Amino acid sequence: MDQPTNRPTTSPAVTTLADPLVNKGTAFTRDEREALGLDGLLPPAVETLDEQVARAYEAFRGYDKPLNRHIYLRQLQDTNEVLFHRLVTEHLEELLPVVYTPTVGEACRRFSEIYRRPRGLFLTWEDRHRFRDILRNRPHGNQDVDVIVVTDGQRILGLGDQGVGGMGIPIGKLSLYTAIGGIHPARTLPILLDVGTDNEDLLGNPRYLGRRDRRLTGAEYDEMIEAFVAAVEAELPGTLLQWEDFATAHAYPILERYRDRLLTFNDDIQGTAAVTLGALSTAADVAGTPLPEQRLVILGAGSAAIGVAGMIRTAMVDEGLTEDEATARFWILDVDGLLVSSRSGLSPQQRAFARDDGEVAGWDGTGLAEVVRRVEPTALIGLSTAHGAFTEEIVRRMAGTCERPVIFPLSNPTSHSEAEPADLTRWTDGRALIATGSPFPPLTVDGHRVPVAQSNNVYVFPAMGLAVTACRAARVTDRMLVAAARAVARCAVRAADGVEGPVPLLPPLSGMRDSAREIALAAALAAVEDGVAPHATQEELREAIERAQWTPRYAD
Ligand SMILES: NC(=O)C1=CN([C@@H]2O[C@H](COP(=O)(O)OP(=O)(O)OC[C@H]3O[C@@H](n4cnc5c(N)ncnc54)[C@H](OP(=O)(O)O)[C@@H]3O)[C@@H](O)[C@H]2O)C=CC1
Ligand SMILES: CC(=O)C(=O)O
Ligand SMILES: [Mg+2]
Repeated sequence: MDQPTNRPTTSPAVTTLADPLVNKGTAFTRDEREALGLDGLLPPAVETLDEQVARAYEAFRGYDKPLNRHIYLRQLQDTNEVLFHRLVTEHLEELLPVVYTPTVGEACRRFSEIYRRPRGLFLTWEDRHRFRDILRNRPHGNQDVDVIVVTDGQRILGLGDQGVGGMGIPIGKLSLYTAIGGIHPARTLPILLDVGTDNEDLLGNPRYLGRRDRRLTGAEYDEMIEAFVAAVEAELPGTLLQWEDFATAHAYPILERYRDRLLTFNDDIQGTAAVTLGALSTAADVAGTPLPEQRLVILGAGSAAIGVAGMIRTAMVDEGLTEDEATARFWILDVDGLLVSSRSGLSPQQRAFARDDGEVAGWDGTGLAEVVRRVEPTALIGLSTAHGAFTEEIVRRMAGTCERPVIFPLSNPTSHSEAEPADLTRWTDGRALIATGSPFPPLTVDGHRVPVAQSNNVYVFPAMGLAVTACRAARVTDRMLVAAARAVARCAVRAADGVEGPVPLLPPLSGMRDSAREIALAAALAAVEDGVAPHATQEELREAIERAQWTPRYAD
């Protein structure tokens, strides 16, 4: 008998079942089974999509460990995209922590061990002259792409360099572009730029699936990025290119280099900023301290923190402060303490927020505890990856000088959060206005069960994808992101209407698809006003957004 070969041996029917975009599994009707040659290849029962969702949900619940649930969902996604996205959409609040932070962090760390099937594209330095050809190899090469999420795996959540394992993040983010924003799954493309890794554990791990080399740096790294961008421009013009989880040293330069050249944004800098401004605006209203009067201490001075500070400063200027007055409302710290002018090695973006050295003369150091003691902040934001950095002493001190302290430990995943919401509530006698980066269980405040707002860029990026797809924007402008932030806050206020007890700082996750349309509309209007999208009225944009938001259901 002939030995098996590398040539495909499957029939067209099996190819249909193996294509997650057309496979309906047990939902193929009898007529479809006959027409497609599927008779006998499926169990006899014909299920509705709802029945499949119920069965898949039971199977999901049958796994105890979050990582196993994640693996199950990824397999479902690779088997039947409509079913996967319907399941995620219907159980968004419960599934978000599994598809996304914190479990996706674990999935990235263990990428090589749990690897099952390919998804997206892996681009390496050696292939840099062939990127355009490789883009044509994309799984749905006959489709245009609306959104690419790309990472080089160097700063995966707060977990550092995960090399090729970083691919879990673009895959996770794009599944939310679809489940929330309604971007058709065939028109999404996750990409991992494998520029090597400096993670010794990965380099020494025989199972590691990435390039077993140190990271490219300097001119070679820049050449790789330029080759990638040029290939995207040539092969997929008009696609939204989202940069994700790049180390800060690369994140800002890349954004600055390309933001005026193509449709692109950095989610960690700009998406995070927009959702945080949204949550802070709601918190400022609740606290009765208008945004321009807030005094903000930010722990962390990486791309996320500086992006957040920049956008809040812009909003303060919109609300009447001068640029200098607004800048003076921020105290930003990194691992070496407060950013002050005399420090060397600060980036231009960090330097813009550095305090005068004279201010700290006589201080007992510039660590967080001392800064909080001296500044008496009204808002404390963590984007530092430093687990537990908001200690009881620091939080109690802050609560001693501020009636409604705004405290946002935003680092991901959960294991890197600067504080636990339950502790913050206890240490402030329930007065803290809290938002976290990863999900936490609800709190009990004054006898009310209060969900913990998740100030995560997931409130923004799916809506941004929907906006630019619907309004055909050519660029992502800062005003589009600020408009998105304002819309996030408006959605929160609307959702709070009639809610008993403490006001939620962000709209409920369960209503994210609806919120995404509102946020997208605000961003699309700003795109038109900024002249980066064709003229359209508000009503036309609203209709375009409704049309563009794909709902997971089977084609007839
Ligand atoms: N909620 C959300 O939507 C988002 C959350 N994040 C989270 O924010 C965190 C930071 O991201 P990003 O800015 O890109 O990462 P970076 O690594 O670029 O920044 C981390 C910053 O925190 C500082 N830092 C590290 N340890 C400490 C410490 N013990 N005390 C004070 N400062 C410290 C670092 O200082 P130094 O440079 O001197 O080491 C650096 O300035 C991550 O955990 C990420 O998951 C990011 C994007 C979105
Ligand atoms: C949420 C996100 O983008 C991050 O933590 O990096
Ligand atoms: Mg990120």
